[in-house]
Amino acid sequence: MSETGKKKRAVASVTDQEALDFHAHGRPGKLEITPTKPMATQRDLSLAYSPGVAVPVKAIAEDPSRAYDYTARGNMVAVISNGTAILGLGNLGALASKPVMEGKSVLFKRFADVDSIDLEVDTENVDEFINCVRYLGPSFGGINLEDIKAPDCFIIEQRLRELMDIPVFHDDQHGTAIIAAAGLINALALTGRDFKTTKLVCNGAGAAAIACIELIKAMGFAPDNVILCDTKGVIYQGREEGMNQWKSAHAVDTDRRSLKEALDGADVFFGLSAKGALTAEMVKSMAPQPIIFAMANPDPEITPEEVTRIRDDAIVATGRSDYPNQVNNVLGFPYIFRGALDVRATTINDAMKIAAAQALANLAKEDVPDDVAAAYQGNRPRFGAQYIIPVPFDPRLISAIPVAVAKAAMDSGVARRPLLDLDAYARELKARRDPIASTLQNIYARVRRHPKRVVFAEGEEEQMMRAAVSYANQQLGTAILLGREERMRSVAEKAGIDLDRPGIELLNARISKRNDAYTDYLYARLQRNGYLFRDAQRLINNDRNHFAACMVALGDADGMVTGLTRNYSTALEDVRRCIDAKPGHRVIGASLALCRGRTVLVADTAVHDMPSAEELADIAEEAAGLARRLGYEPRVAMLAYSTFGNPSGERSERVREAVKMLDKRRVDFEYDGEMAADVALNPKIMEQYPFCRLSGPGNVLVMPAFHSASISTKMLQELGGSTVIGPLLVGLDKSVQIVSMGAKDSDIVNMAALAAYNAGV
Ligand SMILES: NC(=O)C1=CN([C@@H]2O[C@H](COP(=O)(O)OP(=O)(O)OC[C@H]3O[C@@H](n4cnc5c(N)ncnc54)[C@H](OP(=O)(O)O)[C@@H]3O)[C@@H](O)[C@H]2O)C=CC1
Ligand SMILES: CC(=O)C(=O)O
Ligand SMILES: [Mg+2]
Repeated sequence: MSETGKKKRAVASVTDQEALDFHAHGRPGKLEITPTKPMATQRDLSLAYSPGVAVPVKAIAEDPSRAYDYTARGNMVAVISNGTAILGLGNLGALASKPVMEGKSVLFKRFADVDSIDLEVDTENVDEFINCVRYLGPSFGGINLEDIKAPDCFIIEQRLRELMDIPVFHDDQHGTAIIAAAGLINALALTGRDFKTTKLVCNGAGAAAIACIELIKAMGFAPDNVILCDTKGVIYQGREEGMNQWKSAHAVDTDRRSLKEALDGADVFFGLSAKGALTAEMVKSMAPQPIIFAMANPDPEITPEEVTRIRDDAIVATGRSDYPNQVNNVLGFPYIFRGALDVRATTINDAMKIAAAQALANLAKEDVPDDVAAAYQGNRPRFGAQYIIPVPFDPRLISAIPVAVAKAAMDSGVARRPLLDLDAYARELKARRDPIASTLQNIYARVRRHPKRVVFAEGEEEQMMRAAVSYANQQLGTAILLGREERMRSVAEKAGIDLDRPGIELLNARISKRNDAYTDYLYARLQRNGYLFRDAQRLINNDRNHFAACMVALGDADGMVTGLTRNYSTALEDVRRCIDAKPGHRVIGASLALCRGRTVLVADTAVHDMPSAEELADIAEEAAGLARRLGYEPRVAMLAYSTFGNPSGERSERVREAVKMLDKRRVDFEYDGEMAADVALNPKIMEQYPFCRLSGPGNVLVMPAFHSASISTKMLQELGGSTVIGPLLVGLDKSVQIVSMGAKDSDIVNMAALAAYNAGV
């Protein structure tokens, strides 16, 4: 098992400042509520509110199950905490738990399309807490309890399960247990152990720990082979100090008293306690090929690097996303609730938990297909010590886990709405997958595999520095900040940014040794366009866009990002003085609009003001090429205000002409037009044109002119709630991206990653 010797972080961690900025940026926090129905007219109001709303009210009063048809209840889960055991940070109170609870709600949505709201209940009194939650049942399809300390959590969950007819699931208990069990199934298989004879020591005897050992005992572990420890040491029969009934149920007849003694010769360590609880000496004393799940968050009981320093035969997992083998309940709760909600389960029972664990364990043994490899930083992991469990971004989870959970719910008789066709259900689940993250995830993953040197031309700007640090931190390559070092350091110091870290280079254009080479290069390009040698010299010495673009042109950097302080067209002119279009290509701008449930590429959003028919055909070709590079099979809709000749007009004529040119060029992608945007995007409307050659809604929208491209993408962003990335510069011979003025650091990092991606990965 020597591959464990190579154990390293998959992705570098974030800084404290980045974490705070992330949460504070824009609308503070991580959640907002979006209506699903229009509320624009008097009629809408009459339907949504009084008098129309009375009709579903009466229907639900007559038949409560209609609430699933007429309200958001069926897809809504509450994440509820009192903050008494926030991660491994301890009791920091209800309010302080809110970032975690908002985070869990977002994960519900992001991973399984479950709507969720966080509720922080400000009491440590068990009865008050139960009383508060029990009456909330009508609002939700399920209750996810979170970060409530043991033993209170056991009483709370048990009572609420009795009182409520919807699933009540304490995630720290069962979510953790399911994921740990899945990892354990695979780690045991890899080390040739079986459930019945394996000896396991669990440090921590709280919510997560008790649930974990209950589940693995239900799966076949012998009670005598499981030793539980807490802050007072081994939980042995007859111990009195610090005990409760849940610990007593797992007390063993042993003369071992400390964690150190318990671990001597043990096969498996489960850590659900606190940072640093497992020492080198303890790891050394474990059996050959030990299995170590150090699951405390945010810092594990021991780090994988520390284990590797001691022995190279261990299988190690942690609760963190920045190491291989993340055993974290995020792999479970979104999908378990998805399955439970879809069959309107009354509860989440053991059969459903075991089915989820088994499905998760099986997934890790399957081959990783191409479209899934991106979730693994572009690697294609093979079942083994470094890959015992899928990662949270694995797109197969959304169809694998809920199906297993729903089936177990039906088989065990707790489903109120059985699903008859599980294959159809699996297809439906796949369609819930949010394409947004996978697009970017794919780009980031590929760049990580082939890190690139990207020059951040406006290096003295705080956002550029933050973006550069994030670029380096995410192991995308080297970020070169261009500017006066003294100035950069002073800005960085004021902003609390640490520039002295691996992956960051500071470069002062004025004193660079490459100025002469860049000046010669630029002069050779511009001398017949009215520029004197000293003009070229001035541009290189004084203008960072020209300097940075020449760095890229002459191979001193792979890509460049600029635009924060200069408008797009000026920055583009600067760059074009130094870099040409790729031979046979046309430079265009394309924006990626990430909307609810779909991603579209809009072009040309940057370069051609009033494109001719030929230019429109070129734009279609460039945009289709970009779509393919981003992993989409292009369906290019050539947009206009008219559809297939109606109404006619000069602008639409050009678009029709462009389509004819594409016909002549025999391009290898789907295209058609001219058509209006609703025809391109709405399959029902497209059906009215049965001759249309697009096999589905357009995903590349070629606009008739710059103004319509620019206006529509900005409206999508401002009114449609879309995330718009770009315009991305396409067709340049070297990789340059221009951000919009005043862009946020996160936008700049995305563009830097895209510059790196386009540089060839
Ligand atoms: N990876 C994952 O998905 C998850 C990880 N966790 C992590 O597990 C840990 C416990 O969480 P949870 O069960 O919710 O919390 P609880 O408060 O319910 O339980 C904490 C338990 O840990 C014990 N403990 C604390 N410090 C030590 C120590 N140094 N040595 C031995 N035992 C110790 C406590 O002992 P005592 O009873 O004596 O006080 C208690 O039994 C946290 O770090 C949390 O982040 C939790 C859920 C999910
Ligand atoms: C992951 C989690 O829920 C915890 O650490 O509490
Ligand atoms: Mg938790």
